Amino acid sequence: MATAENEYTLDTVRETLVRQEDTIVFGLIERSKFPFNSQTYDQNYLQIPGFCGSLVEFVFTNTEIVQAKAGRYKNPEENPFFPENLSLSLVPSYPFTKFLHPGAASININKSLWKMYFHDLLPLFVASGDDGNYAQTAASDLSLLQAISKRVHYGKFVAEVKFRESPQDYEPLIRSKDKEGLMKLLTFKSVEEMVKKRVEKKATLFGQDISLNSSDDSKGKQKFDPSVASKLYEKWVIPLTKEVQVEYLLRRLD
Ligand SMILES: O=C(O)C(=O)C[C@]1(C(=O)O)C=C[C@@H](O)C=C1
Repeated sequence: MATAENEYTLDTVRETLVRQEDTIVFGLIERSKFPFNSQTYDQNYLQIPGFCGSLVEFVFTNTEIVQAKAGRYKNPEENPFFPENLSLSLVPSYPFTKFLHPGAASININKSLWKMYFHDLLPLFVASGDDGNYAQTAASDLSLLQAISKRVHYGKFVAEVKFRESPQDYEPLIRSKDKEGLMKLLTFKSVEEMVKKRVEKKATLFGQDISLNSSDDSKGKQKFDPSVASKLYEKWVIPLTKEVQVEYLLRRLD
């Protein structure tokens, strides 16, 4: 159901971020089922007439084309990785609440997320090797990257809530383009610590092999190293969500 304008509060946007953690943790577990599968990312692997790029780029661009036609990017929470290829939605439009300032539409940091994901994150948690499942590998990269992107760009909603709660604190910093001051004002270190701990706990629990004999659960093998989830949040998800908040606030009075 749509969120009404007055339903966005710091508590409700934080609840949304908490729910998104589940999707990201499951996405990590799903991707870790496959080895690295380097052909998926090799620019020379595909020979498709009219397409130049890797298999993962092929899967992303074509999936986004279909999803754009089906209306995905009409929702202000969604940001495409290849906006340059997209055509308009072909489905009846839905009246999404116009909660964000129009400047929000110009913020899309998916190119940085793309680099971070393939260069830094994947090598941290995926086993080396090749099992031939390149399309499935690309599909799991897509759903995980979409989940990370949605989380990071949700910073726009978090920033709007914070701005509306105390415009008197934000306005002078925005007018003087004080990025450092904005960063300081929107930061809650204790919340960040909680987020990292919770994500690691979720990764531990969701990644456990479940046995019907409950005393065996804690001895179960882990599907995935839970510290990768908290590292992902500490090094990238939280800092980039904050970067999106600063970028959004800088445009807030335009
Ligand atoms: O909860 C907030 O206030 C947020 O801005 C989100 C978030 C995060 O990314 O988890 C980012 C900055 C804050 O320091 C705390 C947490």
